[in-house]
Amino acid sequence: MSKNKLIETAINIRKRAYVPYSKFPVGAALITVSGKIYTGCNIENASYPVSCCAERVAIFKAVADGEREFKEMAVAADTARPVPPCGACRQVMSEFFKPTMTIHLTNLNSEVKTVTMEELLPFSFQQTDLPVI
Ligand SMILES: O=c1ccn([C@H]2C[C@H](O)[C@@H](CO)O2)c(=O)[nH]1
Ligand SMILES: [Zn+2]
Repeated sequence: MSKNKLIETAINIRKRAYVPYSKFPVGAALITVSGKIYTGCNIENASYPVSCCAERVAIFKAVADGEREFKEMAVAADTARPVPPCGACRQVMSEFFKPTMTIHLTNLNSEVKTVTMEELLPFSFQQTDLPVI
C-alpha cells in the first residue's frame, strides 16, 4: 500500500473512534512486513485514564493477531500540526518498531511529518536495559 493510501486509511478509521469525552477522533493505520493492514482508533472510557489511543489499538490488534514485524505507520487527527503521538504510544511503538521504521504523522490539512522511530523516541527504554535474571 502506498504512503497516501495508508494515510487515507488512518483518516477513515477516525470514524470508528469512541470519543464521548474528548470529541477528538484519532486514526492509525499500520502495515506489517507480511503486507497486512491493521487500523486503530482511540477508545475512551468514563474512567478517563483507561482510554486507549489509536496507535496502541492498531499495534495491539496486530500483535494479538500474531504480527510482530512492522513496516510503516500513519496517524491522523484534526490538529493544527501533524499529530504528535503521546509518550505512552511512543514507548509501545519502540517495543515493536525498528529505529529506522517510518511513521507518517498527519492532519486533515494534508500536512505530513514523516519521522523514524528513533526520531520519535530517542534513547528509549528497551528490553536490553533490563537486568538478566
Ligand atoms: O496521538 C494521539 C493523541 C491523542 N489520542 C487520543 C487520546 C484521547 O482519546 C484523545 C485526547 O487526548 O485523543 C490518540 O489516540 N492519539
Ligand atoms: Zn497515545
